[in-house]
Amino acid sequence: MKQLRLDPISRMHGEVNIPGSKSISNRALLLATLAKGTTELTNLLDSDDIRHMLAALKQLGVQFELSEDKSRCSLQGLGGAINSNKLQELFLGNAGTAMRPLCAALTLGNGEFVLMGEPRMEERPIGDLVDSLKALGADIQYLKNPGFPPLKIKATGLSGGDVEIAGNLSSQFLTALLMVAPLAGAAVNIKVKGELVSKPYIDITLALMAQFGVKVINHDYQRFEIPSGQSYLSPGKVLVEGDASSASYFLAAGAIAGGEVKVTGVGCLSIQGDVKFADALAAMGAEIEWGDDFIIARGSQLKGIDMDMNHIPDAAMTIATAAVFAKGPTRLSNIYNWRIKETDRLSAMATELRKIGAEVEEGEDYILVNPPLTPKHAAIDTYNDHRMAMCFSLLAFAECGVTINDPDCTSKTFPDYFQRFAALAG
Ligand SMILES: O=C(O)C1=C[C@@H](OP(=O)(O)O)[C@@H](O)[C@H](O)C1
Ligand SMILES: C=C(OP(=O)(O)O)C(=O)O
Repeated sequence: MKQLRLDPISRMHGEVNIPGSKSISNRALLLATLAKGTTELTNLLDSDDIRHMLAALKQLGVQFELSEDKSRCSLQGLGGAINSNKLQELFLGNAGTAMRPLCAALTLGNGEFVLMGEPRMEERPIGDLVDSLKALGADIQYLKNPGFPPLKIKATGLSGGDVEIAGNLSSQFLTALLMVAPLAGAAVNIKVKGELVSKPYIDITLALMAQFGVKVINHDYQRFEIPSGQSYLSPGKVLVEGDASSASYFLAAGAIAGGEVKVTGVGCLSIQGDVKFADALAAMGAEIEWGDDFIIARGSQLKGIDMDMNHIPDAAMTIATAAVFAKGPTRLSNIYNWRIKETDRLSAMATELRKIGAEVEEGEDYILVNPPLTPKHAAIDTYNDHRMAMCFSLLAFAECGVTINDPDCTSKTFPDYFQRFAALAG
């Protein structure tokens, strides 16, 4: 296994232009496919999750051209559902933003589709989405374990009507249902059951749907009405914002070891909820400056916080490792769904923080981090989870440095993360 030793870094300073948002890239690619007209996407992310979406679309016959650096894509929309006259077996890695939305989208047309993924994808639930799609007439079978991929879809189109969707495990189920609803046979009324987690991701979905010309009436995230007779129309150009979750590591670096670190490509005009990470850092005492499309973090002594992190589950992981450099304990709550992501992130985070000497309490849906007096060097296991690798890079600001096992797992969303991180050091 490859290991990356990060020697102690005493100061971070400079500017980094953050690669495109994973969440926006994969939504925009799918909506561009369903839309009428050609869409020119710029600042598209080039990472595993997007490669899986693009490979699936290509296999399904969608025509697109990528620039050499893969950041620009010109995609010819189908002007409606995806059809296939032969069985299509699609491999989607561990990309939730490909698996869940494609599962819904492929029920819209005609054809047979198998959706499969990495072993971890087979442990990530999809049953709540499948139940809702079945209630709208979809034929979906589980090929291994009920409630989990791999799946087989026999598509003949979706009817409309009233449908419920569980909100308590993943917002991606609601996102997937919303994106297909305009192309169902009749108006769709969605009722969200239970607490809706990761709510700001629904705003990304609604913003993209609006950009592609579709109307959704949002009744306070509890009910959504999607009128019938709508279709997606390409807006022509889509600029993908920088990824706010990816920005979190650099902002935390600035807060812990700035100097100042400026991230560009995301700012206060962003449609991504994860920009609120900067507010959490500010609550820890960091000095934050906002621009329309940039955020600056300057170094200061951080203090521990006690915060509900349900709205920013991905960036919240960065707070867990930044907490090592804060005075006093940090408690991050309402994050049960860390357990069903790339790995069980509550367990992984607790295990690895203990290795560097933190005292950690792992609850069913919270984590409490007591920073060590002096962090110890450790080889951090990353569990094939890009965010574990990126979060623990912050331990380079401890006098002992850190070793990251399997650093290349950042390829899920940020293939050249460690080069970009090193470029700001010193
Ligand atoms: O819709 C999206 O783009 C995402 C939603 C979130 O997942 P959950 O809704 O499962 O929390 C987030 O963790 C994931 O990285 C991306
Ligand atoms: C949870 C994540 O990914 P996914 O889109 O596969 O759910 C993530 O990127 O942190």
